[in-house]
Amino acid sequence: MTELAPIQLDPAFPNVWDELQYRGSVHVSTDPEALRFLLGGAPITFYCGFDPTAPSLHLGNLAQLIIMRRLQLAGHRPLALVGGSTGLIGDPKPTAERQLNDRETVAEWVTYLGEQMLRFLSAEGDNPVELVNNLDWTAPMSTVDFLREIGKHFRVGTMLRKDAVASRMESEEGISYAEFSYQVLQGLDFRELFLRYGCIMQLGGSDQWGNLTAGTELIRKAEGVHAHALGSPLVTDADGKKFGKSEGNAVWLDPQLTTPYAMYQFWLNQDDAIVVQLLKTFTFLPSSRIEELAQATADAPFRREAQKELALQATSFIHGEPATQQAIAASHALFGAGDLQALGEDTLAAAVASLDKQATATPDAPVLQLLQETGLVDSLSDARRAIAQGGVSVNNQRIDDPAATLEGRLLHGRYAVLRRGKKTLAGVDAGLDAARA
Ligand SMILES: N[C@@H](Cc1ccc(O)cc1)C(=O)O
Repeated sequence: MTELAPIQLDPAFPNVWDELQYRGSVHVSTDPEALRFLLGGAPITFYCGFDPTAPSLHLGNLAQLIIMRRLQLAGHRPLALVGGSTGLIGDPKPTAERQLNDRETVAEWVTYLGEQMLRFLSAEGDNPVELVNNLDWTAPMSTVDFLREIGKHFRVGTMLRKDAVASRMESEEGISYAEFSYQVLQGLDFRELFLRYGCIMQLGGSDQWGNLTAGTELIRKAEGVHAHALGSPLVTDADGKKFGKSEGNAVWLDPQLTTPYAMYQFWLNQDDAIVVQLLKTFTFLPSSRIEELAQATADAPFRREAQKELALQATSFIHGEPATQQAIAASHALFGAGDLQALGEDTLAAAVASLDKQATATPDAPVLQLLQETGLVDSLSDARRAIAQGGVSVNNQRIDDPAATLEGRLLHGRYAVLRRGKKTLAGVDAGLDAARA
């Protein structure tokens, strides 16, 4: 088993800017030379913001959080902003107007996101993370002040040319005045954080470029200062789709929404074509180790060394080592020689639920029938044959009696993993019916 990489910068890069370049974390920036100089020098204060559009952050946000952490490791001070006000307005998407969420929900999500961000950044030392909420300075501001102090610096022509606004202007639906004004709010945040904390850099996904430069422009006009923006590339999967999002479903950082087991499996199943880039983006492994794993992927892709290392490092960073070790144990128990009985209930439940073939049952259901219900066999006679050949097990115990039931075989009183042959698995949950009865 490989060791967990310490959360530190790669000594091969004395300037964190060069490490960010190596990792492919910079897609666009205000001024690469100035930023290299700035980030290689005395500590600066920078910020990155997230809107409370869901109860949890997701993997796309994690890419930003990791860049924040790297900059923090280089001595710079992160401000983690949660958009208590911007979350009430909605950053325009290129496709359609957002549905407004009610204020109570947004306020609740602000709390969750704040707590979550703090888990990934350090609160220690000379440059501890500080959590800020833009509702604190937006709520007390009057409309007249907003238009006079801030709005006066914005040109409508420039605002209309921002990507998301431009595509919405072309759409039939158009764009509301509220969403159109979003960039002004984000610009106002940057200026406020400049005034309060001397913050001179904002980080965001490359889709945030318009909003980031709204801030640098405002600071230049209102304060006569050159502030900076860094846009990181949007992480995409092997098909070029937004990473960790399938059918509108994200991979969430909250273990209640995406279990550590599912998270571990997600990393483990990544394509050879993108695994090296993912190691760069999502781990603290040094470049020397990443190059080794790139070589291993080229030489012996079937061993999936890079994927295993990625899954271990990334899941541990997100959920900690004990939860990750449980997820690994569950993977071994399902797909290797590991022991199902040793798994904790939550891990086992997540592992069972992850299997493609599923059934719910009563705690005394016949195995024969479950084989058919889960689709492990086509017919009952098929099921009988499989048992007679010694090819069926429940929770890794071979079944010899065709009349066997789940009784006495369930784990944690409700779970069973049915196996046919070596590799075909189905999950059975006998807890739901039992609860109903
Ligand atoms: N607009 C950002 C969130 C954000 C909000 C306010 C800010 O000041 C900065 C960033 C997003 O949608 O991801």
